[in-house]
Amino acid sequence: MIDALNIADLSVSRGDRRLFHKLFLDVRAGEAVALTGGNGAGKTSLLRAIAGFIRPDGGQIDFVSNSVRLEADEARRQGLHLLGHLEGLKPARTALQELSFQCRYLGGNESQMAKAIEGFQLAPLLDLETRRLSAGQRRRLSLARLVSAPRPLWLLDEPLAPLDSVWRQRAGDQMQAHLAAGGMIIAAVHDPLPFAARAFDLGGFA
Ligand SMILES: Nc1ncnc2c1ncn2[C@@H]1O[C@H](COP(=O)(O)OP(=O)(O)OP(=O)(O)O)[C@@H](O)[C@H]1O
Repeated sequence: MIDALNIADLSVSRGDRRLFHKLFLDVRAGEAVALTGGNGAGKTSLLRAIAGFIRPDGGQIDFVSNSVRLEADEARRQGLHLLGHLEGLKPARTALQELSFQCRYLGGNESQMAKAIEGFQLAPLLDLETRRLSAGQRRRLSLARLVSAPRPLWLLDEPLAPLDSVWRQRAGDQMQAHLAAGGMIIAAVHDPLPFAARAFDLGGFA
């Protein structure tokens, strides 16, 4: 189980543009990082680099357990969730089909799925095809997938953006529960998170 993420000397480019250079960021079990920066600063790119979808120009991204560096591909396969803007919900699946498929695929079990349904109050939505859900309901379903198949590191791209004020707080409570259980969160945000998080700014404001 990953209990620390150590990023050192990281450089990432997209196209011809160097987004950041010599970036250092350490996250430990129980910690949340609020990743800020202007549009195009590279927040999504950093999350995708940590998840292994973008190859950095240089530097290290180390996943650690009990002070031992893990094999990165394996750590990524079993130890993290990446929730992006595109939630990857299949439009013709019902919310229940989507949640149970993801739960099974990602290694969750029945009781974790029940906890996710309760935590995000999805019971009234379970029979609806995901294409019929509102943006906020879709996001609740997407966040529930994280709870249904627990993994220590959550990489979240503007996770609360489509949620109303009540659901921002409730989703924040779920994230806090994840931290209290020893999880880690790095969330790209434009607005403050509703719980304590260390700010890490990529700059880039015009
Ligand atoms: N596949 C790609 N090819 C070339 N450039 C890309 C690619 N993906 C992203 N970029 C560029 O990389 C830069 C950083 O994008 P990124 O999505 O990481 O920013 P961001 O900080 O998440 O922005 P926002 O706050 O607008 O979501 C942008 O200038 C973007 O145009």
